[in-house]
Order: sequence, then structure tokens, then C-alpha cells
Amino acid sequence: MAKPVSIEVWNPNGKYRVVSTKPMPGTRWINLLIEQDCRVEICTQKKTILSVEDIIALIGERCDGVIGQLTEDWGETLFSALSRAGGKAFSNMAVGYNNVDVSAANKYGVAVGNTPGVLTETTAELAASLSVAAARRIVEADEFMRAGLYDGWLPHLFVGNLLKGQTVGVIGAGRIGSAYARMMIEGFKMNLIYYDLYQATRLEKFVTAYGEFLKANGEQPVTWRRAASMDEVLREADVISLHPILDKTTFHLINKESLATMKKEAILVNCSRGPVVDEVALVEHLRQNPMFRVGLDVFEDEPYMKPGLSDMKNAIVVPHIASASKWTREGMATLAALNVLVRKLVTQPHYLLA
Ligand SMILES: NC(=O)c1ccc[n+]([C@@H]2O[C@H](COP(=O)([O-])OP(=O)(O)OC[C@H]3O[C@@H](n4cnc5c(N)ncnc54)[C@H](O)[C@@H]3O)[C@@H](O)[C@H]2O)c1
Ligand SMILES: O=C(O)[C@H](O)CO
Repeated sequence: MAKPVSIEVWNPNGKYRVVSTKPMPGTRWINLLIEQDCRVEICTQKKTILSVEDIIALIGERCDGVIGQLTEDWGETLFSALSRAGGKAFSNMAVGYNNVDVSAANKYGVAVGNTPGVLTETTAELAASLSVAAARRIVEADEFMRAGLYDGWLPHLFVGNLLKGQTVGVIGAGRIGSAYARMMIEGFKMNLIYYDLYQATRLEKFVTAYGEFLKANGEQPVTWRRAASMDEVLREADVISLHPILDKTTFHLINKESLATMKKEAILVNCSRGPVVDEVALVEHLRQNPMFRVGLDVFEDEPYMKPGLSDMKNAIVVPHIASASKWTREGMATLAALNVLVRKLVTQPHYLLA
């Protein structure tokens, strides 16, 4: 039996009990729940990743809704516990919901929500930052300065890749992939090649119009192409950014074979989910190809990195912070609270009529 977990309580006399498995930024989400007569219980346990047992203890005997995190395993066990406690709604504080078994939630009559849109630009900005940092070797150069190794300008010192006029490849051109593509096209005048199961019509129209604008101003126009296969993107792009969802079709999408298809001096960025890349194969590829560089926000076995990755100078690694801007994280918390509330309002017709 799990030990009781520590909690902070807001509006103790609220009629509906909503649990958040983590403190979240801002207070708007708490106020929204309180306004709708919720007692809000926030887990304050000093443990980053809560176990299924910890969350069962949090749900307790009566719970109307839960806001949870991408580090938690929301499957059969948790949805049955939530349903037994009378719970009708769960929201992940994330757009990705590969940690949530939606069919188990359906089975137990629990509605599931996620937090798309509000994090699109912030996440794309980090992917763009990693692309530039990898292309221009910013982290290596920073470490070199701090180590006191700079003794004067040299023609060969930290020579990297010019982005202008090169090709950016996007795999998964949905909300974030399209926003990232626009940043690289507008910011660095890169040409686009993308692969997605669906056509990114709005993105294509944007690049066409932007290309015409550049041409009208006497500049080289940018171009776009939708690739028929992912391999085309891997072969042709100079910078490749991964933005698909994680599911069975995208697990180890980037593996030993696909890495071998890429240019020797290509840059690979992953701000989607760690298991989209076979990280063991990636470490070996980085070792064999010192001019190949990666920018990683996500890892296959978070919070761990595969052996050898942290030693690779041609890898930039950051701890899953792509959506970490104040505005976005407060927005994600607000959306998550609204997801739980929408279910309450829909299932409480008397409230709607009041
Ligand atoms: N690192 C972070 O902090 C962070 C932040 C936000 C989102 N994410 C991840 O990014 C993902 C994408 O978010 P989004 O809002 O852009 O979602 P989205 O649904 O708008 O885009 C995902 C795209 O991937 C495409 N896709 C699915 N399977 C594919 C396949 N096999 N091959 C190629 N494309 C495929 C879809 O058609 C879709 O266009 C999320 O699911 C999440 O896992 C990570
Ligand atoms: O899926 C998500 O939303 C991210 O991984 C965290 O913002």
C-alpha cells in the first residue's frame, strides 16, 4: 500500500473534488475550478514522477476529475480507480497523450482531454533554437569560452553550417511542425521538404506566397515539396526536425538505417517524443560521424539518456523544456482545468440551467 501523499487544498468546502497530481504555473486554473464549486487538491509530494500507487492514493474514495502529467502511466489501473471514485474526467497537461490509454478511459466512462495549440509556437521556438544552436555549435563554443580556452580568432574556430538557402525537412507537419517550418523559412530563407500522412495545405500556401513575396523583392524565392516518403526528406534535407505524435507507426522512425540515409553533415532535432528515435543507434551514428549534429529535448527512457550520449560533443541535450514558457505553461494549466470542467458542466444539466 502506498504511503499517503502530501497535498495542498483550495476551497475545502467545494462540492466537486478535483485533484492535480502536480502544482502547475499560475492561479487562473485554480480560480476557474473554484468558481465552479470545486475543492482543488494539489499534490505537493517532493517526488518528480508519481507511481500508479501514489496516484491511486491521491484519487482516494471520491474524486470527480484529475489533471495529470505526461510522466504518469494513465492506463486500465488508474482509470478503473478513478471511475470507482465517481470520476468522469481526466486531462493530461500536455498535447501528447502517448501515456494515456484512451480505450481504457472509454471503457470506464472517463472523458480525456489534452492541451493542444497553446504550446505550438513555444515548442516550435525551441526546435528552431536547437536547430540554430546545433548548426552554429553554440553550446560547444560556450563551453570552450568558459573553460578559458579562447586565445584569439582563428579561421577554423567552431566553423558550422549556414542555414540560408539550405533545405529544412519536417517529419510530421501538424501544428508544431508547420509552425517550426515557418520559423525556419521566414527566419533563414530555407527551402522546405516535408513528410506527413496528410497534406499541410496551409503551410504549402504560406511558403508559396512567401516565395512570391521574396521574388517580387528581387530575392531568391523559397520553395516547398511534399515528399512521397520519409526517406526523401532524410536524403535531401540539411536540417531535419521531428514533430509526429508517438504511436506504433512512429516508434524508432529514426533508426540505424534511416540515420545512414541522412547527409553526413545533417542536423537532426527531436522535440516530439524520445522513442521516435532509436537512441542507441543515434549515439553510434554521432560517434561515427562527428560532423552530424543533434538537438534533443526528449529521450527514449526519460529522465535517463542512453550510455554515451552525454559524452558526445555533437549533441545538444535539454530536459524536455520545449513548452516551457510562462505564458504557455499557464495556458496549458488553464486548458487542463477547462477540460475537466467541460465534462462537469455537460454532466450537470442543472448547473447549465441555473
Ligand atoms: N518536447 C515537448 O515538450 C513537446 C511539446 C509539445 C508537443 N510535443 C510532441 O509533439 C507532438 C506533435 O504535436 P502537435 O500539436 O504538432 O500535433 P499534431 O497532431 O498537430 O501533429 C502531429 C502530426 O504528425 C503526423 N503524423 C502522425 N503519424 C505520422 C507518421 N507515421 N509519419 C509522419 N507524420 C505522422 C500527423 O499527421 C500530424 O500532422 C505531440 O504529440 C507531442 O508528443 C512535445
Ligand atoms: O506533449 C507535450 O505537451 C509536451 O511534451 C510537454 O509540453
